[in-house]
Amino acid sequence: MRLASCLGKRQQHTLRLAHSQRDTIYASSTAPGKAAIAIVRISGSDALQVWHQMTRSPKAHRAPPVRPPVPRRASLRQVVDPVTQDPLDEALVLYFPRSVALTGQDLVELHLHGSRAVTRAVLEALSKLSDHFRPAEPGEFTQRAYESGKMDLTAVEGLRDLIESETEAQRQLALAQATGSLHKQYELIRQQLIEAMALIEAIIDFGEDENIEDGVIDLARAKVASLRETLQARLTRSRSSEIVRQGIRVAILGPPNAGKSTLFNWLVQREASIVTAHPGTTRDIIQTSLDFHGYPLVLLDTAGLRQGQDVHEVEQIGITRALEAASSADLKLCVLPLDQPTAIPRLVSSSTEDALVVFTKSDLVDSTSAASQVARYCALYDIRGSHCVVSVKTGDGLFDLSQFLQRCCESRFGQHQPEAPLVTQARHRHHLEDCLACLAAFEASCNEEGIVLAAEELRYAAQAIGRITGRVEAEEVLGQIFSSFCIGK
Ligand SMILES: Nc1nc2c(ncn2[C@@H]2O[C@H](COP(=O)(O)OP(=O)(O)OP(=O)(O)O)[C@@H](O)[C@H]2O)c(=O)[nH]1
Ligand SMILES: [Mg+2]
Repeated sequence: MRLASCLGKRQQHTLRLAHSQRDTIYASSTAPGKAAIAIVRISGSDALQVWHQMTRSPKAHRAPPVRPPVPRRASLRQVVDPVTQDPLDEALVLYFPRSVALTGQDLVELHLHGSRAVTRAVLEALSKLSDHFRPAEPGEFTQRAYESGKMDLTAVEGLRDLIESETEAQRQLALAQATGSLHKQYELIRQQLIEAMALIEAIIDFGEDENIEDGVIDLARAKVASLRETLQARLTRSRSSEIVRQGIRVAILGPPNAGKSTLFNWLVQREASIVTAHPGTTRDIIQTSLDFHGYPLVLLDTAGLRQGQDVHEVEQIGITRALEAASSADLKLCVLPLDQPTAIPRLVSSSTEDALVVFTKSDLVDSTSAASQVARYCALYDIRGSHCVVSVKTGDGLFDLSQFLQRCCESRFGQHQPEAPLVTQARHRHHLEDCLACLAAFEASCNEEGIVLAAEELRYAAQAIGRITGRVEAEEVLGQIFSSFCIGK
């Protein structure tokens, strides 16, 4: 019988890991193309072979020293082909022993001249070293860091987001996570759960003896109740971090011909959406991403909204899509023209904090009629929140609109909340919700009869938290996370 079929799933996984960990992996860690420097990384137990067999003193007339490299100190070396000894480049070489390397294995970095030909030649030369050398899979360096316990799953996700961050708000959020802000918080929660578990286990083990004081069960329940309330509140508040990570969806809505596409084009600073004098020009959703003062906005231009017998099929589909965009938007810009009184479905109520009303075409009316038109609209649509009056044609009011939008992003999605976010992606929310469900089940069954069941619920709750950081078996999520990395990271 083959060995693999004798082993359980978990043992097979460990065996696979052990095999792949034996390989020494290499990859270019910098983007392909011309640059001043290209970095090739080598990680694994044979990484030092690169120093001995592929580098030598740049003073070629001297015999190559057999001394090992000084850890964490850059040395200028000639990089050569290990078989032919032909020079390939001159590079700075860095060596990190496994005690300090992020991968938990010996790591060598070659800082080469950033040309495609040099990188290609060096990667080819590396493949000649031994059978244990092989190109790295995407995210494999980071996977080794995780497997050696140097990073937890939330830090891995933070690092991936940091590499992908495009705006200032995304960078700040990802950096905090990559450097352990989430990990610390979840460890604290796990500790609190373990404390409650210890109390319950003590009651189960020694409950019938005299040693356990009265009120221990109440103490455990109080601890769990307070933890559940805190987690529930933080789960609700953490929504803004998830939105920043994915992009803040801003839908531009309003009646036909109001100037929605004109405003959309001004915000994205290009003719992304078609503008004509004919009502009903925009039929579908036009979507563009932009970095708005550090906030990642996903801006949506939509079809004009109207009701009536004469709305034909194509227009109706556009309206349905616009309403869907409105319901999934994090922020709505409701555009109403000042030059003509327009009746639209009552979806624009700026009494909610996620809607901003923009009165457009102010250049077409004098200031008195603009004021009375604004007052009319406010009464008609119960607009009690903030509004702006603009003309995209003359530029009037656009600075105020931009400032207002920026303040709105800052107050709703800025990272100035007193606490660090607990949830930055759907995976965290999913496990946190599981944890809360287990805590609720604990509270329901935590009495003298149900205490064993209650203890089990607490264990599940701790496991749910452990799945977020990767402290318990989380194999099913590992592949998904690491495969979204680039090669060389
Ligand atoms: N005078 C003036 N005209 C404007 C202003 N904004 C838009 N317009 C004009 O209004 C007309 C309609 O503009 P659009 O941006 O296409 O309006 P829309 O709301 O996208 O219209 P639909 O796509 O049909 O729903 C165009 O002729 C624009 O040039 C403005 O501030 N002042
Ligand atoms: Mg339009």
